[in-house]
Parts: sequence; structure tokens; C-alpha cells
Amino acid sequence: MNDIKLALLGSEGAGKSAVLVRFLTKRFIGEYASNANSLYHKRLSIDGRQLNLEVFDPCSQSGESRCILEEPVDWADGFVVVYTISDRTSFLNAKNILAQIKESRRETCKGEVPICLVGNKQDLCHSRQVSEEEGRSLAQENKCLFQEVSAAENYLEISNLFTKLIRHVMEQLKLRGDRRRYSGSKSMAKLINNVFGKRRKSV
Ligand SMILES: Nc1nc2c(ncn2[C@@H]2O[C@H](COP(=O)(O)OP(=O)(O)OP(=O)(O)O)[C@@H](O)[C@H]2O)c(=O)[nH]1
Repeated sequence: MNDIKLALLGSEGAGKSAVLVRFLTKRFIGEYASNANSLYHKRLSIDGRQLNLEVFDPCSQSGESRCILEEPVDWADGFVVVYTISDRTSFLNAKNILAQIKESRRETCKGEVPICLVGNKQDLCHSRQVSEEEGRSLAQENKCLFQEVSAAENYLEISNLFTKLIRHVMEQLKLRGDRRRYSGSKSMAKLINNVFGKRRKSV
């Protein structure tokens, strides 16, 4: 079975957990505990292939510039970078995060880094601070997928987006001929505990 590892990154309160939980459970839960890093697991099948999906959802740190980027960037195969369309600061932070991912992957990764830029809280468009066009341009500059979504209101768009990202990850792993994907889940669990040393969740 293939292991696919994704990391969610973005400003505090951008809706990272909401977007992820929507994808994993189809539900929107208003409030999420955000004082600890979480690792979610889900088995899924895409294009007839069984996948073991692991998603790292870090708790935000105070101070936008102090992103907890280093570990997730080394660990993950793909990234979901979330900002809020009604919060320009979160958009600028997303821009920063994209630059940091590119920078740290430049030497180690052949081919593109699979990333999906998500403009969340589309339902708050009455207080929009970031136009859809700006989001799209940023994604094009960084060669990433892009979608505005509302974790509060929609499931399908979020699900389609994750599916596209996972397909992109699978293509890149195939290109890299990465044999690590077939490692047993026990050693993977150990590695993750070593890297993050935090609690794990199954959905
Ligand atoms: N209106 C609206 N609110 C949302 C949406 N998504 C998330 N929220 C709300 O935004 C707040 C933050 O959501 P979280 O999912 O906890 O955000 P986060 O990025 O994981 O936050 P941290 O874990 O603190 O970094 C919560 O009150 C959510 O209910 C959305 O699509 N629309």
C-alpha cells in the first residue's frame, strides 16, 4: 500500500483543521482544539489504488513569521496551504510559506512540489480582502493547484481538491521512484513519533 504524507500550513485560524476535517469526515465542526499538533490517518482508494493517507495539522504558533515549517517540509510529500479570503495577512503569510517550501525543496526535490493553495471561508465574501484573481495568480506563480472553498458550506470542492493533490503526489513519487513508500506502517509510526512526538488521530 502506498503511503502519502500531506502537511497543512497557514495562518492561525485560517481554517486548516476545518478544511481537513471536512475532507476526512464530510462534516464541519465549528471549533477545533488547536493547542497541539495532530496527525490524521485515513485509508482511501483513488483510481483503484489503496492509499494510506497521513496528514499533519500543526498547531499555530504565535507570530506569523515563526512558521513551524522545517519539520513538515522535510517530512511531507505534498502541502495544503490555507489562507482566509477575508484576511489579507493570512494571504501574505501563505505567500511566505509557498516561498519557504520552494526554497527548502529546491535542492532535494526533482520535479514539482505538489502544493495546493486554498482560499478558505468563501462564505464570508461580503468581507473579502483577497480577490479570487490574486489567489489564482499566486498559485500560477508557484505552479500549484488553487481553489476558493468554504469548509463551513461545501464538501465536494474540498474533496476534489485533495484528490487532485494526492494524484499529483502519486505522479511525483512515481517519477522519483521512491521505494520508501512501501515501508511498513510500524516503522512509519515510529518515524512520525520521532519527528513530531505528538498525538495521533485516526478518522
Ligand atoms: N465562516 C467560516 N468560518 C470558518 C470556515 N472554516 C473555518 N472557520 C472557522 O474559523 C475558525 C478557525 O478554524 P480552524 O479550522 O480551527 O483554523 P486553523 O487554521 O486550524 O486554526 P489553528 O489550529 O489555530 O491554526 C473556527 O472558528 C472555524 O469555525 C469557513 O469556511 N467559513
